[in-house]
Amino acid sequence: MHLMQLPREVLLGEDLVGEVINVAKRLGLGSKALVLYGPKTKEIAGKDVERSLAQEYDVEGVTVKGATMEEVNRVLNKTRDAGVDWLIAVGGGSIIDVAKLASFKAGVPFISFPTTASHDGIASANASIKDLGAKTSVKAVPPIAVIADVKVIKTAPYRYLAAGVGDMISNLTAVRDWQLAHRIKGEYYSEYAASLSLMSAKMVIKNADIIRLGNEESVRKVVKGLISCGVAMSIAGSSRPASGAEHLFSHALDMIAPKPALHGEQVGVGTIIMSYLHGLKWERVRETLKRVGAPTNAYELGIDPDVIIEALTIAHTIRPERYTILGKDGLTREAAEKAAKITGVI
Ligand SMILES: NC(=O)C1=CN([C@@H]2O[C@H](COP(=O)(O)OP(=O)(O)OC[C@H]3O[C@@H](n4cnc5c(N)ncnc54)[C@H](OP(=O)(O)O)[C@@H]3O)[C@@H](O)[C@H]2O)C=CC1
Ligand SMILES: O=C(CO)COP(=O)(O)O
Ligand SMILES: [Zn+2]
Repeated sequence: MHLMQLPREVLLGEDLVGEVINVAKRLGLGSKALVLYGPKTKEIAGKDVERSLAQEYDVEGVTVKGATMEEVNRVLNKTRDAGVDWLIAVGGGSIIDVAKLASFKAGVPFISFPTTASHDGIASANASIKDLGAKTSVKAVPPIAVIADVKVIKTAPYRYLAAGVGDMISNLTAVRDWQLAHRIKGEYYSEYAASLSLMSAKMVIKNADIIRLGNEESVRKVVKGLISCGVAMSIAGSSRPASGAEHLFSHALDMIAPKPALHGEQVGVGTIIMSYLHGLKWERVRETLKRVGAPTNAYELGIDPDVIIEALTIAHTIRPERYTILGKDGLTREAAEKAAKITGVI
């Protein structure tokens, strides 16, 4: 059996803080709610959501400090101890992922209220959590609803929107890796999920100039694409359609870089290199990232070229069960250096 779980409601519009109560009522959510936010997103929209909900719900807030198992367990204990009926995550990918995994473990629903359009975990069913070693996603549940307030998301620096483009354009190489694994390893492959995922990548290539404007239309375009990526992952039953070798490179950077860049920025640069390795038109990927103002090289990522090379050579070790263009043995230092130089990444 193949179970596909999807959000029941997706709201995209302006001034949606007050809509949270209506969504909760329509979905018949219980009386005790827990609002998760980060130190910054508490001020951006978290407190407003909490205040609005307090009119009709018994509500508590919790500040989450990153996507770690420690934070998931802290939220989980709070949820169980206080008899919380549902969660709402007001924040970036990290806060949403903590809510996603805690809600899955507690068996209660959660609402996703994104404050950035920088990642495709907004509506997905998997959570990327750091636990001891690398951070790769584990199965959880999708949000019962997504409430994407364009005005709130627009408060984020433009850089976040450009990162969202990076996370979507990565589907080009992620799907290629998936096809490779299907042919070489006989891995399950869903043509439907792959097509949906590729559609988001093609849409950002087509709409790069509109996205670059950084206005409300740009936010809407990026958010819709990111939600579609989440749906593609739910159909696939894993992050396969949206995460291949370019993501392994980003996960490696998260492990070894003194100051990693945004997830979407790193996977965007990874996509340039992996497109080159796949024999795809890597120049087109770089051109799109340039057009939207996303980083395309080590300097713009703020990461030392040596760290980039090191990440390329260890990327294949991070999730060995997920076959990619990097193969079983990964890239040699020479091959990594050559690929990064040819593509202008270093
Ligand atoms: N589960 C999935 O399918 C996927 C998960 N991911 C994960 O998502 C994470 C990346 O998400 P991303 O959103 O890029 O980064 P983070 O959630 O880590 O947020 C980065 C920073 O941005 C701040 N921030 C959030 N919203 C705003 C805003 N409106 N204005 C100003 N600052 C803001 C956060 O504040 P604060 O400190 O308050 O939190 C935080 O300091 C990674 O952990 C990645 O692995 C990515 C793709 C898919
Ligand atoms: O970031 C993701 C998809 O964009 C999730 O990827 P991982 O499964 O590699 O964590
Ligand atoms: Zn991603």
